[in-house]
Amino acid sequence: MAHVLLIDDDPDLIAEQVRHAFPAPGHRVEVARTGAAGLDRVRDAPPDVVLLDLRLPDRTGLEVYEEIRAVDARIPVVFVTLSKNADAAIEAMKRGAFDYLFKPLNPAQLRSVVGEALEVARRMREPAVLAETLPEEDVSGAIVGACPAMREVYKAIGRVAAQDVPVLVTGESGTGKELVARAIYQHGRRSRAPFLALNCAAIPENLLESELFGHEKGAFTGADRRRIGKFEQCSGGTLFLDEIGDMPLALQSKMLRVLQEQTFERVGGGETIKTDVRIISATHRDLKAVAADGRFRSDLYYRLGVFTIQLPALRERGDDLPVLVQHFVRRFNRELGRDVRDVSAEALDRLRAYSWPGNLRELQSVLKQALLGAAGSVLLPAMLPELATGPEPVVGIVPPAERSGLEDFIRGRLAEGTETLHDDAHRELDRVLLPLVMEHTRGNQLQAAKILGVARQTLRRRLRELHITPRFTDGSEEDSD
Ligand SMILES: Nc1ncnc2c1ncn2[C@@H]1O[C@H](COP(=O)(O)OP(=O)(O)OP(=O)(O)O)[C@@H](O)[C@H]1O
Repeated sequence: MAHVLLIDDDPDLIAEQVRHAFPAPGHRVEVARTGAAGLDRVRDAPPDVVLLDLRLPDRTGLEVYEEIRAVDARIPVVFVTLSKNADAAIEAMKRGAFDYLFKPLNPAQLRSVVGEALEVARRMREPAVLAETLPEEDVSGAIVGACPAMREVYKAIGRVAAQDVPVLVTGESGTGKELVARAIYQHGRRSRAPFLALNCAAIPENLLESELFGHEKGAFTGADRRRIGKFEQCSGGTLFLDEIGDMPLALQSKMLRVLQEQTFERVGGGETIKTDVRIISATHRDLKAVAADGRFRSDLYYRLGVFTIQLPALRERGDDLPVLVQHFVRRFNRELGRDVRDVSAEALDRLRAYSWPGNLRELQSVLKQALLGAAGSVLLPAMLPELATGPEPVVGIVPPAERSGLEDFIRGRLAEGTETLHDDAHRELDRVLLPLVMEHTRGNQLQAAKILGVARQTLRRRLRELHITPRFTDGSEEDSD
């Protein structure tokens, strides 16, 4: 259960908004009215995220923030303040605060900023243990597998984690690069400091520079106040740069300088800022080849890849497949309320025969789909979705947790240039929303339509248009209500 602590002397309205955005039973929202009471709570039971008012009756929000950091620097702190106090909020970000929100709170911003902070907290805390055999107690987020190539990966993590050098993690999409980055962080010297992540492919070029390095007020149209970037915010910690191979050339020289000198300037600013960040980067591309093509600076490639960990594709992991299947089945049993205890030999053969272009992420998706349609305690081949086709064989329920955010999607489309963004964004939203609601109603369309507040025909049409064809317990593709 995610734990949010709100420290605010006048918390009633905000607490209600936070509880509404992050409801029980998945979340617990606790309130403290003074800095001292808040700090007591932090010491007793460190929350996943703190929402902190800048003005408190007994001391300033910044003082409380510094004390929270002294207790545990990993707790993401989001300041809540009146917009006239923006300068203090920016100062807090310079010292490593996660973000700030202005009162009165905008519900969408609240959900997005605190949601992101909870995700950051999860990344830091969820153990990415190295499990060579399947753990008795299932640990979600654990690295599973003991094939020779994975053993090499574990050795490499062990060797490099404590050395505080940059690490480049490569491997096809869905092979577990982020999981490995978290394992390096958790076993590294900076494990008590923050771990922030940024996907370079999901953010348009002009925004990426300011996400990384920040900007000064007036640096470009729309820059109405100073912004602190990840390099400044994360000083002392570890920054995970996913899809580094997609970083625009123009930004790469600035990156190189941070790696060489640990200094940079905010966009539109003259002040040279010193930082101390460990960089773990990842890419599904062959960065050496991209560098040879001139699309990635070779000097940056050599700096980032001082130590490289290459993750094997799932099809190269031999006997890890059954172990991974068992691991995910166990996890999805719990998540979906199923009780599948065995996977039949024929079903396993079918899984073995497939080439898994989407790797572990695709395996998860296939098993989730199979479990949604499973009746009884054995997983049979008939419960598996079609696996024979090309690179995108899985039609149906895509696990929502594995999807990139709607915001990333919109930013990506804006960067590409589009004239159909409204339709595209609604379609993307439905791709997340409809499977979730259908999962909630166990495939009952009538009930799902009622929850959504749309006619059943509309829901059917939308499911058809989006090729969402969940299978249900009787093996059919539609419910019969
Ligand atoms: N060895 C493993 N054992 C158990 N789960 C794993 C393993 N490797 C990956 N996973 C799970 O598979 C999913 C995909 O992993 P992850 O996001 O780390 O892949 P990635 O290589 O970073 O993907 P992408 O390139 O698409 O960003 C995650 O849910 C992760 O927890």
